Amino acid sequence: MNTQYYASQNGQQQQQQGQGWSSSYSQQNSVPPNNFYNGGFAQNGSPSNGYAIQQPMVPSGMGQMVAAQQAGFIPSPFYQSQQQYQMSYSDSFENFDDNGSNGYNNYVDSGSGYNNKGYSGSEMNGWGGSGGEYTENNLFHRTNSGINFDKYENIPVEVSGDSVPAAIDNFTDAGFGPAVMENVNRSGYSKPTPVQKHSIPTLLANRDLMSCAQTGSGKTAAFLLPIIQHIMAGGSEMIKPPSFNNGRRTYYPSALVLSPTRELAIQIHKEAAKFSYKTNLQTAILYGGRENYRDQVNRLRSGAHILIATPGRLIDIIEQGIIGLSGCRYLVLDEADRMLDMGFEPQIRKIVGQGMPPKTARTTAMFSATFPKEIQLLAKDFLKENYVFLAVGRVGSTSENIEQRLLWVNEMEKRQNLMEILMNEDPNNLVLVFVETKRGANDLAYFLNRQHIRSVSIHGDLKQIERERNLEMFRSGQYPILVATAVAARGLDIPNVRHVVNYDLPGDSDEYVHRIGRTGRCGNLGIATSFFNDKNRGIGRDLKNLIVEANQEVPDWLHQVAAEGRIGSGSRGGNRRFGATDYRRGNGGGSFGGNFNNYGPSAPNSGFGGGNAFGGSFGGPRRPFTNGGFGAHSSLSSSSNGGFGGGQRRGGFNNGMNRQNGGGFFSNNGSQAPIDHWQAPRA
Ligand SMILES: Nc1ncnc2c1ncn2[C@@H]1O[C@H](COP(=O)(O)OP(=O)(O)OP(=O)(O)O)[C@@H](O)[C@H]1O
Repeated sequence: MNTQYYASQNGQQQQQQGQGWSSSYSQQNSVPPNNFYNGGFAQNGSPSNGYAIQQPMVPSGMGQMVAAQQAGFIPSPFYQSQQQYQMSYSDSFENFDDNGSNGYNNYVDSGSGYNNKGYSGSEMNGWGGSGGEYTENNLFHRTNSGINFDKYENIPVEVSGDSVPAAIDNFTDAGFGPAVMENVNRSGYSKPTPVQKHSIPTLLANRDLMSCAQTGSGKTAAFLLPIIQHIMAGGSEMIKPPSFNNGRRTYYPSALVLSPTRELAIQIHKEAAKFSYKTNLQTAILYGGRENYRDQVNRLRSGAHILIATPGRLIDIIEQGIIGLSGCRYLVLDEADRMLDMGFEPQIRKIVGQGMPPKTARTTAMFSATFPKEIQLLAKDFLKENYVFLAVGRVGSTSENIEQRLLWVNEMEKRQNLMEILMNEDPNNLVLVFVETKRGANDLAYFLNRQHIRSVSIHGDLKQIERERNLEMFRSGQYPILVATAVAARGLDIPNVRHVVNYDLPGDSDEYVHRIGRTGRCGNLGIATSFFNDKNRGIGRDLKNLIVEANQEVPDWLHQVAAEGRIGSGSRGGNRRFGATDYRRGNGGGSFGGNFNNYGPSAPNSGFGGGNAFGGSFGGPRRPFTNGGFGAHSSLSSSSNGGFGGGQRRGGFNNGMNRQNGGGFFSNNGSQAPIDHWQAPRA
């Protein structure tokens, strides 16, 4: 048994009672330092019990209840009454980004002790220009790629659009200036990943782009490098100088990158600083959280050629006249499907409508690993008509570097199963555990610490400083377990995460793809274990398809669950997965045949014609997603091999597949749902 996760104050072996575990834990005496936290919770537990670290993780108002429950080993509220369960609240759709509506509009710190003290994020010493605040060491300190990096070459690539710029094979072919090229080298990137090979020349040619590639395959550099190159090469032409209005200075970034979460914004900002290191280019960041408001605004004063922001805070700053978007030549939506779903779409429209050059006068790029068809359709509003669509692998597929394990685990057995997983985990690995609710995250982290497993949590109810510190303590390995809500599902790149546990599965298979994508990044291998039970039947079929597609073993019970015919993962219906390609290809799957570039000898070339099977029966311009989608899926899925091509299984999928559309969308009756029905309802 590995014991490094365990920590105790007294050095004695302990045996847990009342939970059915009898493991003995060796002691590491590494109780977390209390001074990471800002106190105020001492009444909730005895400081001498060694768990003081837990208390600040409990949101105010819940501390006493949770502490009492934990201290007495009362089961968590999660397992108690329905009423209590409902008191917990999902992190899925809120608190990703504090915005004006949360009361932070005009917040100026008044003694919280956080701001103006130089604290500015876990890894960073500030948000200022790219050169000033970072050192070469903390920007370029790790080698990223794993043993499967070269296998990216074998992933088939679909590119569509008019006169698509030719892909590059090497970074040296991109025409980067010496400073950018040097930063590529400093980063240890010896060759571009497929998404970079195509996206970089496309954006360098100022073409709009919708770019879809698996998690961890290098999308960030794919948009940052060409933007930095453009701004550097364009010089003052590219930069609108600040203006004075009513005594206030307004700054005009040349490029805007929008991120759905604060931590992802921080990460992208650091990447931007990395690639613009030792240049005059200034990067800036704006994201929610009251403690960092003034600091962020102050740092804008040194200029902001590239601004990375979360939408709510950006709107707030725009409304105050501190930022103007009329100089913005580049707009990037990272995690674009999330940015355009119902939670963020109004904010994105507002931002784009606030003086930003029209789409014909800017370059717009969208990146994600998943891109449901309904969101692709929405995305059109922001893209020039002749945008380039790029898909590396099937859109929405999981990385084959991730070993996906599914366990049937009833609610009451989840903790025990998690303990078993953690006990068998290599102590040098980081483990990311996803739960559904903020309270669930608190409870589980608290529980694990009581079991002497060093854990921290991250969710939308923590103060921003706690979020960042907890994330950093996880990243550094000091606390090797992070219990997270969906706030950590997308984009985060933490090198040593070797295991993701879906303690609570999400209701949406795209969310699953992003969550497990926190491991198995950049050619490294990872494991994703998901606890499945009756509550998750809705996602069963989608999960089965993802696992089959990744050539992995499907448990017998999952075959059964999938066959039961409960369709669709919570939000958008299961069938959307099979429309996951460029929706503009609406005239029969056959058109796919000639449009894939095969980067490797082992890529399944023959598969790409698979859509032909559907060409006849689904053709027609008014059903834009249907045919291409099936074609792409059947071709890329190594296991389906024609199984979708009109045989019995296909028939099963087609009939009544789409709940929202009354079965019309993919159904054989040919009816077409109105576009506004494709808006995904929130789970
Ligand atoms: N060409 C390259 N060579 C080596 N490492 C690379 C290269 N490109 C990117 N990386 C590294 O790969 C890791 C994953 O990259 P990145 O975070 O951009 O992935 P992503 O595709 O945006 O993932 P996600 O979908 O989860 O957001 C990072 O650590 C990055 O530094």
